[in-house]
Amino acid sequence: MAMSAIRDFSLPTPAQCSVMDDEARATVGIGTLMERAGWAVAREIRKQFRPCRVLVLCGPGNNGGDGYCAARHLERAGWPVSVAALAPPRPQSEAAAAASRFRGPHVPFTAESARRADLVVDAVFGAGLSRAPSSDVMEVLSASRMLVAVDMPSFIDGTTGEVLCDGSHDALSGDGPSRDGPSGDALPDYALPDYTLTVTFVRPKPGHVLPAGRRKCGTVVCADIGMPLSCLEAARPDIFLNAPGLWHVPAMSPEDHKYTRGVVSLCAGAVMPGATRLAAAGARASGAGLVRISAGENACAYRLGAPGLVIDDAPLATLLEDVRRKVWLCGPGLTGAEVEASLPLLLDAGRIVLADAGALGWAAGNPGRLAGVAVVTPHIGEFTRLFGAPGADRVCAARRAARELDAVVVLKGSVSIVAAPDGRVALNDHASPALATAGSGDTLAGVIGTMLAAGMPRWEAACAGVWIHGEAGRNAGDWPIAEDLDRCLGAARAEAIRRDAATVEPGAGGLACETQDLAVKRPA
Ligand SMILES: NC(=O)C1=CN([C@@H]2O[C@H](COP(=O)(O)OP(=O)(O)OC[C@H]3O[C@@H](n4cnc5c(N)ncnc54)[C@H](O)[C@@H]3O)[C@@H](O)[C@H]2O)[C@H](O)CC1
Ligand SMILES: [K+]
Repeated sequence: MAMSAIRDFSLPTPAQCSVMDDEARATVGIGTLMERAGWAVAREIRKQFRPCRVLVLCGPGNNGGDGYCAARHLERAGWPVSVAALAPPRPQSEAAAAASRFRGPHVPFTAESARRADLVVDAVFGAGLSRAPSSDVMEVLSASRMLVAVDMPSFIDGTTGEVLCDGSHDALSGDGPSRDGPSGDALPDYALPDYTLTVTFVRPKPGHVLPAGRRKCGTVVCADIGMPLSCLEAARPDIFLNAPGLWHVPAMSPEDHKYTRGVVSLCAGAVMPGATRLAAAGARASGAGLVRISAGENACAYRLGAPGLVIDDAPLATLLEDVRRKVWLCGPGLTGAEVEASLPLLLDAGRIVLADAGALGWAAGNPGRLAGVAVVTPHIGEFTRLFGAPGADRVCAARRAARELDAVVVLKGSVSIVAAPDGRVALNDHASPALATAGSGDTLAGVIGTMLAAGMPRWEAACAGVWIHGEAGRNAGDWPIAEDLDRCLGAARAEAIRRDAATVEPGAGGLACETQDLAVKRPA
């Protein structure tokens, strides 16, 4: 992966952060980074809140160390600060050194202490969170009126974004505890707290972007603490935030003709023409040079549609003689029988195929039927029927599926996951709940088809398609229907090109997170 992509878009997992820390130990030193991390937390708090009574909850590791440093900096700024330690730091550790420099009051690690504070800073566990925190920790956190997390809320898994809570794993992965677990077990007597602010360092982590972490973190600010880029590189991050610059969408050029822009072809069926037409419209509106529908004996029905579409009635085998028609969508609007009659022909002819909808249903329980396709775009139900239930770690499941199928897997959701067979994953949070409407997935298939037809490699094409579709959804007004997305897709593509061009190459090779747009805002 290019160094600029690692610098600007990577989302290192906690395991990769620990590799980064090992590298940093030999260069800048953890003590220095901890000091800067604590200072950054104090600075953000001073920026976003008025002076008030602060309680800093410190765990035994380096997350706690950051907390002691933040406490000292806030105290120096004249804020009333006390610290409650869950457990003392390991003797001779950097965290112990940081703890010894805080000379302010210590109070017991209790819910009562938390209730007395106006603002509670959670520096209990960060990247080192290895299991569900005890109910004692959870009770103190949930007694807090206002919470700021150091690096990550202490009950969010930084890799998966999942809520880790005693005995209530899956039941609590949503917005808060339901009263009964899956087996009817009584759940703990606390509500999962929401955070106002999370201050993380170097780069955001997958858990800041994925649900439920995303909902719990509040505003996420990523602070530059002077981590050398070489340390981040050594950690070999392979999960990225999906945004322009991670990929490059071709712009318009004076030399363009419709075949350089690219041809998108679609297989059409007899009974669900709407889905095929929505996918075709999405392909056209996102800039395909030419969109053709292969409708066979159903051609008449499709000829009543948009005048810019070309409707073919020749047999598919004949159409495949035209080598300019490289990219095909197969699945939107098709029955299993129609997929069976078309997909094998497309694959035998070596075409770049995006399989969606009917094609995914046709291969349910037998994903090998899709061998040879370039991209699949399942929602969670289709994914489960194809590859089995993904479990809590959807990134891992999507990556495994991509490797097994040797195809790019776009697992669609509020945060869509785009996984490549080589292990790269992009997380797309650039979307809108407005996209959760019938037909929106057909439009997405069309947009990705256009990116493939423009000559983009398949993972980049899928990432770009997902982002452009998300951007259109954000601009399509209130309660849009799928057709409304089309009028926003051209501007969305132009915005992707504009933002990509605006990506500045910093000469120093540093990780200047704060100067870039890395704040992941809480969804409205
Ligand atoms: N990478 C960076 O940029 C820097 C990050 N910093 C901060 O360091 C923490 C990670 O520190 P680490 O010591 O590795 O882990 P933690 O402090 O999160 O916790 C480790 C500690 O806690 C125990 N533990 C874990 N889970 C539980 C649990 N559920 N119950 C009880 N005990 C638990 C574990 O066994 C360890 O003893 C990172 O988040 C940043 O905040 C540095 O400041 C340097 C730069
Ligand atoms: K924390």
